[in-house]
Amino acid sequence: MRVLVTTASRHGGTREIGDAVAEVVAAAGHDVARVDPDDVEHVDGYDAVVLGSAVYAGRLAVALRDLVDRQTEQLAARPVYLFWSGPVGVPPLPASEPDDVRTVAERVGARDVAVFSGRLRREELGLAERALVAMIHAEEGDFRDFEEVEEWAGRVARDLSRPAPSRT
Ligand SMILES: Cc1cc2nc3c(=O)[nH]c(=O)nc-3n(C[C@H](O)[C@H](O)[C@H](O)COP(=O)(O)O)c2cc1C
Repeated sequence: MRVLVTTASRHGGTREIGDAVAEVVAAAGHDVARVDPDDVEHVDGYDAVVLGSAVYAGRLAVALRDLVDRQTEQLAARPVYLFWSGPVGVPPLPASEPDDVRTVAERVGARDVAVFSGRLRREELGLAERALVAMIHAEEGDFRDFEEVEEWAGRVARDLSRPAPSRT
């Protein structure tokens, strides 16, 4: 299957999660394309799509939401898997889900939704971002668990390899 893996990421942490997902799906024999959400004009050329996004201030990244707005029907017409990455620290906080993740998942009919812990490097943040991060008491560090990511990606790849149900 031709699979698009597209990830919205300001500081690269979520992009690297997307790279890990893409690697696993490609190793399972699928033809994987990595394209930034802003550069995805349409998804017609793909059999399935993995959408990934970092979370900022309780919402999925704008680039991901814009892509879903532009391509809602086309996304809903093919298998879509959604992951988001944001919570930092041990235990990962905030524990609450982004406000819009359920809506986005429903709009595209996501087959599965996963959350992965994120990475926060204060030196990469602008002033406004630093203030926001201080407000939510987010802990600095890399809390991404690539084993967990690869397990999920393996499940996605297997799901895509399953024969389509016959229409009788
Ligand atoms: C300004 C700012 C706001 C954030 N707000 C949230 C939030 O509301 N919920 C959350 O789970 N993570 C939040 N995070 C944590 C990020 O989602 C996390 O650091 C993520 O790994 C960043 O991904 P990126 O490197 O792809 O930008 C925030 C980070 C920043 C910089």
